[in-house]
Amino acid sequence: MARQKYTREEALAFHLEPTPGKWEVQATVPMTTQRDLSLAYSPGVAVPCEEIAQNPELAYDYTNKGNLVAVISNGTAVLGLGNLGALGSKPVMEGKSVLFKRFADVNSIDIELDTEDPDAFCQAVKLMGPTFGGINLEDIKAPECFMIEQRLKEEMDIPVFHDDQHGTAVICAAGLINALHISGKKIEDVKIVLNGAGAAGIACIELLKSMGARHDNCVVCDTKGVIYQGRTEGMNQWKSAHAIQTEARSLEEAMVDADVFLGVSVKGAVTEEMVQSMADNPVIFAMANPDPEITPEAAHEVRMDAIVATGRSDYPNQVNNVLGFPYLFRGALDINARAINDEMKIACAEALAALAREDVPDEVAVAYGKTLRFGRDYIIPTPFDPRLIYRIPPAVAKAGMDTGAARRPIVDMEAYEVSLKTRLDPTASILQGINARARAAQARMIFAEGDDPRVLRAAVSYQRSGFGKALVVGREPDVKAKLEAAGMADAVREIEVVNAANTQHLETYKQFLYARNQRKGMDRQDVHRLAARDRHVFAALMLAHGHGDGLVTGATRKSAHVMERINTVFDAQAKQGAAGVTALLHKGRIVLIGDTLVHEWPDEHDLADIAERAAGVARHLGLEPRVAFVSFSTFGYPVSERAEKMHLAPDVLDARGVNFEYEGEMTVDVALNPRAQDTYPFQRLTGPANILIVPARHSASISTKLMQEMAGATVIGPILAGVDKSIQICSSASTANDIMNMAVLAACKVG
Ligand SMILES: NC(=O)C1=CN([C@@H]2O[C@H](COP(=O)(O)OP(=O)(O)OC[C@H]3O[C@@H](n4cnc5c(N)ncnc54)[C@H](OP(=O)(O)O)[C@@H]3O)[C@@H](O)[C@H]2O)C=CC1
Ligand SMILES: CC(=O)C(=O)O
Ligand SMILES: [Mg+2]
Repeated sequence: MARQKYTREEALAFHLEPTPGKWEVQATVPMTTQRDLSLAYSPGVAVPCEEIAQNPELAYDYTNKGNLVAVISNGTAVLGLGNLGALGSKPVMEGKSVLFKRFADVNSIDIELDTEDPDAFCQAVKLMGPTFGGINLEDIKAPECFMIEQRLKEEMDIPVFHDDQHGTAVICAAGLINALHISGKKIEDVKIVLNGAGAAGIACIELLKSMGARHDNCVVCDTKGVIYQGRTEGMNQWKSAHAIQTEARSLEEAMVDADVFLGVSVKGAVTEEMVQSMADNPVIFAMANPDPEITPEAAHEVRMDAIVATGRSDYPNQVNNVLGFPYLFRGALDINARAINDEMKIACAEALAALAREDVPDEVAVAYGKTLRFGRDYIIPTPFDPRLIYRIPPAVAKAGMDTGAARRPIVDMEAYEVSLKTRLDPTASILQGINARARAAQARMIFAEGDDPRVLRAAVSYQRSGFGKALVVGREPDVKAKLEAAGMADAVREIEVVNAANTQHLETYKQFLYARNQRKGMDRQDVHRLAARDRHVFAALMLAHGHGDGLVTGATRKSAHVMERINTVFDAQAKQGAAGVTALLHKGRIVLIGDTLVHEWPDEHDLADIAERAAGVARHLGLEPRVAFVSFSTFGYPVSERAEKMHLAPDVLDARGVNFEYEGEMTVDVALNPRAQDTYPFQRLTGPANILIVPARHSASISTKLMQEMAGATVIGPILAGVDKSIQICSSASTANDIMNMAVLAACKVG
């Protein structure tokens, strides 16, 4: 699997844009009128305050406590980077917060406490207890983390969970159950070597021992080497509990004949020689972040029979607590749990292990751009597996209910699973799928406007993100200067700069262009000028001749101008069946609108064409198309000449016998709102429409831009559909990121 490359600049830009950091707060109630204010704030707010003061359990009903988790750190063990201090840990904690939201719809706030004193730390966290439904402790070094967690668990009545200990242990256990299954070994028999006796290490070995690993078979090492009975240097009570009688003193000696290596220490702690000395079918979990104890390549270099996992997302087998904490807390919050106990953790590990052994659904394969099957390279579910949200929390919740941790047990488990499915934002998985497909396609992408810094940044990101080769149309000195100005001087050597002066195909391009346009008023002079000097035409000619697989342009000129130029090379006009489709993503919904680019005033036949194009785009995005022809009237009322063509378009599709749902004409609320649809029981859509075909270009533009400006919807497109080559036209307001998204769409030939 390709390593994802990114530069320090890109990592910083990701955190800087569009606003500093990674999350913000949004209101869930209307806050518009005087009445809203009176209810949300004084005086209305007094009512729930009084109710809660009388019965604290009601905080789960009248406040956000029940779905709010604090991610709290003092920054003393930030990933494997060491003590970076409270503030230095904030990006990781903000990251954990957004992972909570993204994967399990848990609201989360990061809190960085500026103290290394366990007493002060505990005092601060304890005082915050009423605010939260749970506390996720993060990146606090051992041994203080053990004392802190123990004390807070005793003193607080909500789950307190140190993720680096138990999150890691749970995932490690899940992965190990499956890795041993594959290597045909039993946990009772295996020799386990653990490197790193801190937060993660101690918790991992304790959980494995509770699952059957034998004390005498487990060798634990730290910076001083093996923890043996009688050792005094660098010890504490948590390490002592795992000291064994052994002659081995170094990690190197311990590794001889080991069946399992678990690394939660630092980058590069394991050598190829150590791996070489392990037993048959060795299991190597090199979990240090951001860089593992040994890379999978290096381990496989010496041992092809090794089953290797790391904590990173860019290798197979990601053993990382991201697979645990979102779902453990989801399950715990949904029973208003008092704690996350061992039974809940083991239930989580077993559910994860079982899930990895099941058939992987197509949607996961789409998201990863490849088929996954239980085996050496797939021992643990992938973080983007959409089944996690409805398979893991029920197992955790049930274990919590069985062991008395639940304040409010779930009565209907089936209904609970259904409700979990609706928690994930479907638009996220659609975007994820497009990215994975683009990565698999490895398309050579032509970026026509190499004189624009946004386009250059997009081209560099496209290539560095591993999507394929970026071909930039421009003049080399100019591209170089602009990349240097953007702080990306070294990218000049990576991307390919193409222009009329450095191609050997100019003559072929000109002949092609002349043949197409000689009867449309172009002479050889015009053709030369266009082919050699117009970047849109030159780029389109490259694409037409297979000198690139997709084309992105339009960021520097109006789309009408760009379309005109593209049409000198391709048949991308209304009469040839081309159409523009824009995707609107908002509040977990995706709706396509057409035609946003090509037809200005379509008739009913054109509208039917647009619907067919849009249905094709929807299927490319993984959506089952449901088309609504929208207007200001619904099924003939009010009667209007203006709505006539919208009324007739479904008849045209009837005659064509297309294989998707469509209906009309109707207003937008009837199209999108199932309750409004109920008023028309004869209508044929089986659910809310996900494609709106609008009467004309002006209504398309007005509706998409209104959604963008007023609602803050994410707009993708217009996607140019119905042209036999993959061309995407950006808008002139595009950011580098928008342009890169259009390149990704072009790469997976959406349209
Ligand atoms: N994949 C995942 O999900 C997770 C990975 N981790 C990773 O595990 C590592 C440790 O994290 P955490 O437990 O929170 O940190 P701690 O600071 O609590 O513990 C670190 C431990 O590693 C030991 N150690 C450090 N360097 C070496 C070395 N060269 N050889 C042997 N032992 C060494 C330390 O030894 P000593 O006691 O002698 O100082 C200590 O026992 C980090 O890299 C972190 O990113 C952590 C959590 C989750
Ligand atoms: C993954 C994680 O929590 C860590 O590396 O610290
Ligand atoms: Mg951590």
